[in-house]
Amino acid sequence: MPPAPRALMIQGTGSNVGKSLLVAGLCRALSRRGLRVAPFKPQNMSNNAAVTADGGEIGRAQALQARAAGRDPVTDMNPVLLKPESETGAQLILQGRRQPSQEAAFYQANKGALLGTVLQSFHRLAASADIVLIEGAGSPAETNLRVGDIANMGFAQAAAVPVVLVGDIDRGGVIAQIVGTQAVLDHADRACIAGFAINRFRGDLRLFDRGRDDIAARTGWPCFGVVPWFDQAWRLPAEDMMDIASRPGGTCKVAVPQLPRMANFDDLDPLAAEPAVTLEIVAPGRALPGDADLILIPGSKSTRGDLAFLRAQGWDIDIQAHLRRGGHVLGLCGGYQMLGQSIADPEGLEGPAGRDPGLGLLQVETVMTGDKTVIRRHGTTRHGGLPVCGYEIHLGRTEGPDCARGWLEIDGRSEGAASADGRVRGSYLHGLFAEDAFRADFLAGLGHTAALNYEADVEHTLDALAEHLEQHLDVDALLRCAAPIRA
Ligand SMILES: NC(=O)CC[C@H](N)C(=O)O
Repeated sequence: MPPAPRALMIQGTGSNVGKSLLVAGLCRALSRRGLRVAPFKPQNMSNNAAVTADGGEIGRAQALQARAAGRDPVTDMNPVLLKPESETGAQLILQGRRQPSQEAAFYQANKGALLGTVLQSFHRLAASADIVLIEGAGSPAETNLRVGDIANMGFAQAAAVPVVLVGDIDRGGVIAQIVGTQAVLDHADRACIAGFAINRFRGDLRLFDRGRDDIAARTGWPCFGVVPWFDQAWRLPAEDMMDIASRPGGTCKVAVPQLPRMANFDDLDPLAAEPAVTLEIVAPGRALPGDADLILIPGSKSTRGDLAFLRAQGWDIDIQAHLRRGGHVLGLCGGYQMLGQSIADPEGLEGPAGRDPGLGLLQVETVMTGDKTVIRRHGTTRHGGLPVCGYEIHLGRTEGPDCARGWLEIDGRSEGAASADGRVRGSYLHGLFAEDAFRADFLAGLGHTAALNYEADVEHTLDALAEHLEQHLDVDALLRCAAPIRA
């Protein structure tokens, strides 16, 4: 009989300490050691989702981790996904499928009921793995969220999984992060923790030896390693809004207005990694740059809300000026919807019911409908027949005269829309820039040359990350500490 699958959970002392990246790196490191690895995150909050082969949604970080583990993403890897729509409400995705939107307070009171579903996914996933690497969410130190928790210690206890606590030294206070987390956990939660690790160290590692030993002495936990800052992290698809950053590069300037409910911004990753491209994420309060080649309006979880925000920044005026100067505009998904004449949401699916005028740059109209399209797509460009791959994830349906100038062909039908002069384009297809030939052709249309092999670059970065972790984490000790999963 094969040995029982094992599991280990990585929790952080706060959000954005680099848990996702560590899990991705460990997925690759352990699969390079010949293990069948499955990533798992009980509960995720993100608007950056990936589409699975069966048309479900999971957090993008789990999709990257699955890739690092050499397997196709499945919805069981992230059974609960919360997609924020407003400051207080979110769309709930359960085992990949959309549920009615939830107010945060309602979710907090009822999340415990989802534990059974979470454990069901976990056990199903474990059946095809030697080891399941689990990522927590936020921090177990948020004691106000502990009752009914399914994301951190609530899960670790229910599934009897040992936890490694990760602190982020780059943000400062890492000794207090770890010692303080121990101080606020109750006895049973504390007992789940097998040791700690420090992430994002910059400089001479030896300088932290005493800090590391002090944490170990105060907590009684062993240290699994101090991981230096991984310079190439930006080359991997990011999940968190906090990780979207401008990227210096060549003379092709792509400007992206930073919308509060931006969704599926992995469209930007291959552009950012392209040497010719300078990606400028324009923060609220600043004008869109006058020297941009392309203004790219990304997807949005809340198209009408983000469009109102875009107007409040005066970015609609900047876009007009950019077009008068001969610039190009591309809208993807929510951004495409904004470019049209109007966006109607009669049932109030994304916010208050109603209809708003769009930017009026494409002759198309959008209506939000209840049945959500979530699907992977393969197609070609209408001119040149270049392959494009990607996914759609939206409620809206968009139609109008400019769809006659659709610039992609998917499943025998035309996709997208363009203005008569071709300088304003929109499409529902996310992820299309990952295809090298398409990206090269698109950039050539802007007068620039592409040079990157994107997929190979991601693979290379994952390998480099795995080597980095093998060097700085005690991976053997982590494997010894992973516990057999109880049936
Ligand atoms: N991914 C997106 O940009 C979604 C667009 C829009 N919110 C819709 O659901 O139709």
